[in-house]
This record gives sequence, structure tokens and C-alpha cells, in this order.
Amino acid sequence: MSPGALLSRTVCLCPGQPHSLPPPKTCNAIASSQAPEAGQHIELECTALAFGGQGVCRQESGFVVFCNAALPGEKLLAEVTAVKKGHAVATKLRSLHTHQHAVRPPCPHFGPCGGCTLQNLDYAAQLAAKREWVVSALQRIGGVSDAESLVTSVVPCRDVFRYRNNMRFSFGPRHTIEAGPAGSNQALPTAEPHAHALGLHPRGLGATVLPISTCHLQDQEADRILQVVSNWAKTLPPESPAATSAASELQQGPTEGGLEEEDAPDAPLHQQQQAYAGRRRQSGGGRMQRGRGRGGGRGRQRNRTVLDSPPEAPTQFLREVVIRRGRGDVDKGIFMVDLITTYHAPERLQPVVAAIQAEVPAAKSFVNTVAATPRSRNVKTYPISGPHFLRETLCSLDFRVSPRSFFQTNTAQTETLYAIVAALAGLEPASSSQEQTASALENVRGQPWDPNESRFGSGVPILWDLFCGIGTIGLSLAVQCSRVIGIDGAGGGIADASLNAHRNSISNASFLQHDLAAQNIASKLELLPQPDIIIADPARNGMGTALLSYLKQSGASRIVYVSCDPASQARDLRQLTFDEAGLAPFKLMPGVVPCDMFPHTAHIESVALLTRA
Ligand SMILES: C[S@@+](CC[C@H](N)C(=O)[O-])C[C@H]1O[C@@H](n2cnc3c(N)ncnc32)[C@H](O)[C@@H]1O
Repeated sequence: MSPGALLSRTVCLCPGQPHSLPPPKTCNAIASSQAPEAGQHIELECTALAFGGQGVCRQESGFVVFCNAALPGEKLLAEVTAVKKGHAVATKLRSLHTHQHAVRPPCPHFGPCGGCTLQNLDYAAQLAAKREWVVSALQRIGGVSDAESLVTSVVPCRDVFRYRNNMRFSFGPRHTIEAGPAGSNQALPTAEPHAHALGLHPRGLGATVLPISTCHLQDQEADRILQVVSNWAKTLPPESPAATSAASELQQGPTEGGLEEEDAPDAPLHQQQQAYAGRRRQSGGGRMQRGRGRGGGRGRQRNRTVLDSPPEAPTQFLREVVIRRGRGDVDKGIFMVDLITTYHAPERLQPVVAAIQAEVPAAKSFVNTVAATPRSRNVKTYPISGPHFLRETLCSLDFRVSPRSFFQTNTAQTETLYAIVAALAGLEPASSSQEQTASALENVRGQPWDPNESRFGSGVPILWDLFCGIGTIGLSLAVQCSRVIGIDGAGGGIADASLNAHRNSISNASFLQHDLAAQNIASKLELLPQPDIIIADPARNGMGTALLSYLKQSGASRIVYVSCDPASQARDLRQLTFDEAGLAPFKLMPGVVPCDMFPHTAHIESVALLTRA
């Protein structure tokens, strides 16, 4: 979320209404006459990190300025890049003193890359800032006055670099950008448009691509694949100006830094419906609308069919590449490469597949996803070579992951997250082998509530795993339940989940495809065996109001709410705990546990337990 979005989104804290982070109170109090001018160099003091990783700074007058790369407590010199109503946006030029938590970012792309915006802050300080985001969202959006005492310290990640099992890189349609002054986040248009740059979107410049040679979040062999694809792309003849400008218009990818956590919900090969569009929608309504406006009619028209051959209008062929690495026992070290194109022309991809195979023998699986636009409703994935899925191991279970199925990106830390979820659900964690998991559980149990108090006897509870993806959470707990019902909107994820139950000889779990945001969702859910425990792990936009109302009137005694967006989580918790006539509210329990799945990025996972008040 950009600071601008953070300030401009409308706020309504009535349960059941869409709402968002309210603007900092100070902003409205400062007269706009005290605003700096664009281009001006100003001295700032950073007081906090806003959700999204921007430094919240103030001028001496108190005027609020959001500045990237600014660290809490730092005094700095910055250049104002934009002045909005009530706040300004600036780029850091240099620090005015040595900051105690500043570290040298190891990545050469730090600054312009929109991915690791916190790489210049030491890890302990990152964790402190992330905890503050969760506390502040609960206070300001959730209306939780004692949030400070409810939220535990953040469960850290053991591996703070190269922890991701997949990365998505974009082909640049028209411009590339270069690094700005060291430590700053400045993006500069190059003189020469380059149609075949491969990299990540810089923050705030969705239609441009920062060429990336190495990403410290993926492993080094993945870097080699990235370089092979990048070198191949450079040898291609440039696209026609019409094609690149069409792509530029349509390219409003949400993957700033390639780090969107709502990776595409999947549908089975050749049965994709709405999945790719779903991911884009989940990642932020504002972006979706913005993209639609820019894409215009052309984008909508293309959405209707998958393009099995080049379209009539000039179209840039290459869109994105996703590099996934198996980290489980079976496919450990095996890569799946998904080349995402705007139309199907497999012969054009053969040279790059051969080049990757020659350079990185561990790359065994190649697929081609065809999506005419980032928001295409019809998407197909065609196998090119090798298996068209990966096998992953989580909590000692074997999972099949299709190319675009959602799978948590930090495999090692996912086991820790799931152990926290199990503990809060009153169940035994499926895996507590890692030291890290043990300390996470200690973190949970150190709180003044006792999970044993309402512990379910083995095999008793009915568990609903809402937003289940490929079924990982529910299946890992199935042995302790009489029944697990997993629900997700993505057909491909549900297909994988059912296969995963079978593959692991789990017979008490079933998986259903439903749009949990639908207004009539109650009519679907009331037909199911009613839950004792609900685990909900929605995408970034949280749960819909119809679902929240249904959960409130369900017979469930506890809900474990896993979220990758503290703001939408706080909003939903407010509705679930709101005392309405005739509906027994839930109570938010002490022990809201932030778990860091994404070091150096402005993302935090947070797990909350609700029980009946
Ligand atoms: C953060 S993922 C969680 C997946 C799973 N719990 C896990 O740990 O891997 C969010 C999931 O929500 C699903 N989803 C998003 N919007 C949905 C909707 N409106 N209805 C149902 N499922 C939805 C996505 O397909 C995705 O699988």
C-alpha cells in the first residue's frame, strides 16, 4: 500500500462496512501552507515505519512526509517528489547521522527495487516495526484498546535471506529504470526504451521494470535461471512500439518487487477460470480499478478468450516468469519454471527452455501459462517439458503443488506458522521438530491463556479450513479431527487439496470450491456439518461481510484468523467481536502472534484467536 493510498482511502469503522487505515491525526491538523514544494530538499525526522515500509517523517512544522529508506529515529535529508493534500512524499538523499539500526543492504538493487524496502534496517528493528504495525492496526481499525498487551513479540524467521520458494519476475514493456543515489529509492527513466528487460516493478512505477540480476530472497541457482532468461530475452528483436505501448497500458502489475503474497489461486491445467484475475483482485481493489481504467476496452475484450495464436493487434509476447523451487523431501532442489505469455506460441519458448536446461540441470519442470492481460479471466497452463507440478513436504505430509496453486512462499517458516495456528486452535502442532517452532509455541503459551482449558479430545472436533489453498493447514491437523472441510474459491487449489488428501491417505477431509466473498455464502455453508473450530486464512483483502456474519452465528467455539494484512484482519476482528442484537460475539484472546514470513519486506503474517465471549 502506498502512503498515498493509506491516506486517501475512505474510512468507516462501522462493522459491516468497508474501511481502512485512518490517516494519522496529525496530518489534518497541519495547514497546507506549511507543505514543502516538489523538488525541494528538506530535513526530516523519521518517527516510525508506516505499514508498507515507508518512513513516517515530520518537518519541524509537523507536516507529515512519507520517505522511503528512512529509518525510525533517523534525521535525514530528502528530496520532495510529490505533495498531496495533508502530506508529501519524498526520497531519501542521505542520513544526517549514523543510525544505530542502519545496516548496509547486501542487494545491489536495494533502493529502486520495490521488494525489500527494509533491507537497510537491522533485523531486530524490522521485527519491532512489524509488531507495531499489528498493534497499531488493532488499535486504530479494530478498536482494541489493550492491543499493546494482546500482541506477542514477532516470531522471527531463521533464514532471513534466500527463504522464498518462488519469485515472479516481469518483462518490461517499455522503460527500465536505474538505481538512484545510494540508499534512496529513486527511479530514473533510461534514455533508451528496452522492450525485453526482465526484473521487478519498482514501487509506484507499475508499468516499468527494474532489471534484476540477483534477488537475495531466492536461492542462487534461481538467480542463474533468471540470468539465462534475461540474457535470452535481450537477444530477441524488439517488439513493435505499438505492442510495447499496449503492454505498458495494460501492465499495472501488483507485484512491486514481485512480492505479492496472494499468489495466483490455481485451476487445473486447461480449466482455468478467473484464477489469474482473482489474484489481481485480491491484491488490492484500488490497483484493480486503476488497471481497468488504463487497460480500457482492449483489456476487457482480450479477457474473453485464451489466445491460442498471436492476436491481430500488436501484443507483447512475454509477460512474466515464475521460478519455483521445491524444498520438500521429494522434489528438493527441483525447479519449475513457468513462462507466462500473452498468447500461445510454444516454438518461441523452446530456445530459452533448452538454455535453462543446459545451465541449471535441476530445472526439470517447464510450463507456459497464457494470460492475455494481467487481469485475464481465462488462463491456460500448457506443459512444456517434465512434470507439471512440484511435490512439497510440510508437516511430514506430501503435497502436490500445481504451477499456479497458492503455496506459502517460505516453506521453513510455514511449519512454524502452522504450529502457532494449531496451538491457538487447541490442537497439537503437526510438527514441533524445529527449534524455531518450539520457541514460537513458547511465545504463544507464554501468554495468559491456557490452550488446555478448552482442548478438544483427540478425534472430536469438526474443523473448517476456510481459504484452504491446496489444503495444507486442514490436512496437517486432520488426524486430530473427526472431519475437516476445506473451502477455497480456486478450482485448481481444491483439485490439488483433494489429491493431497488421497496422497496422504487422509479420508476424513473433503474440499469444496466456493466463493467465500459471495453474498449468498451462508446458503452454501449452512448445508455443511457445522464446525467446532474454524481456521480462516484469507487473501490480503480479508473476509467478506456475509461470511463474517455467518461465522458469528455459527456454532464454532473458536476461530483462528491467519492474515497477511494487519489492517483487513483488524477490520474483520472488529466485526466478529462487535456485540449485535441476537448474535453472540466472539472475544479476541490475548496472544495475537505476528509471525515473520517475509524478512526485509513490508509484510507480516499475524495469527489471532477468537473464542465465544
Ligand atoms: C493466503 S492464501 C491461504 C492458503 C492456505 N491456507 C495456505 O496456508 O496455503 C489465501 C487463499 O484464499 C483463496 N481465496 C481468495 N479469495 C477467495 C474467495 N473470494 N473465496 C474463496 N477463496 C478465496 C485463494 O485462492 C488462496 O488459496
